[in-house]
Amino acid sequence: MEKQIIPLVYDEDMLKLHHSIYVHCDMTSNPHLAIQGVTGTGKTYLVKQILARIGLYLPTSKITVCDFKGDDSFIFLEDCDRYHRFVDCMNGFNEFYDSFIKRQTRMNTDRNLHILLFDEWGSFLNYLDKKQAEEYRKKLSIILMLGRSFNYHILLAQQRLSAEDFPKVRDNFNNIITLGNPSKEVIGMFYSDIREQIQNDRGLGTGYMLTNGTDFRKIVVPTVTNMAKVEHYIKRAVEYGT
Ligand SMILES: Nc1ncnc2c1ncn2[C@@H]1O[C@H](COP(=O)(O)OP(=O)(O)OP(=O)(O)O)[C@@H](O)[C@H]1O
Repeated sequence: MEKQIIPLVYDEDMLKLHHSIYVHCDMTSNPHLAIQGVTGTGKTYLVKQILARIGLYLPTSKITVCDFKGDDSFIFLEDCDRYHRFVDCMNGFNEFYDSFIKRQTRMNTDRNLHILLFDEWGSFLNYLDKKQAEEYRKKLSIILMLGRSFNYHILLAQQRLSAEDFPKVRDNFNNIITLGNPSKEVIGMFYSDIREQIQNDRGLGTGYMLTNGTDFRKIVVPTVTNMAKVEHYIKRAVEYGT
C-alpha cells in the first residue's frame, strides 16, 4: 500500500529554533493513534485538526465519528450518517466494525482509508454491562490488530488511557499523545524509562508524543486560524461515499 502521510503536530525543540516543522504520521505504517489529557487540555482541538488533515491530504478517506460525551464539539456533523453520539455510539461502532469485516472477508475490495474517531471509549465501556463491554473490547482489539492491512484505523481520545480499557496500549497505538502535564500513573505507564524528561511545564496545546513505544518528543499543537475550514474537511470525509 502507498504511503499515506499527514502532518500531526509541531516538534517543540525545532519550534524553539524557529523551525515550524511538523511531525508527520504515515498512516500506512502507523495506523492507530491515541490522545489523552485531562479535561480542557485540547484533545478535541487536536483531534479536529488530525481528522481535517486526513480529509484534506487523503481525499478518498472516510471518517466515522463516535462522540460518547456528545457535547457540541461535533454538532456540525448532526445530519451525517457516520456521526454518532452517546448511546448511538453502539450503532456507530458496530457499523464501522461490520464494514471492516466486509473488507476482511473480501465482500468489499475497496482499500481507501477509513478511520474511526472514538471520543471517551473508557466512559463508553463503563456505560455498558460487563458482557457487552467485553464484546466491544474484543472487536476493538481485532481492528487494532488487523486494521492496517485493510486500511482501517482507530483514533481514540480520552482523559486517561488505562490498562483496563486497552490491554497492551503501548503496543496497539503507534502514536500516543499526552496533552498537558501527565499524572504519576500516566508517567508510570508510558514514560517510566524517560521520567527525567517529563517536566511540569506543559500548558494548553503542548504535550508529549510517543511513537512505537520508544520515540519520544515534546510537541506543540498548531493554532487553528479558520475552524470553519477544519470542520468543512472533516464533514466532507464523514459524508464521503454515502
Ligand atoms: N492549541 C490550542 N490553541 C488555542 N486554543 C486551544 C488549543 N487547544 C485547545 N484550545 C481551546 O481550549 C478549550 C478546551 O479545548 P478542548 O475542548 O479541545 O479540550 P478537551 O481536552 O477536549 O476537553 P474535554 O475533555 O473537556 O472535552 C477550547 O476552547 C479550545 O478551543
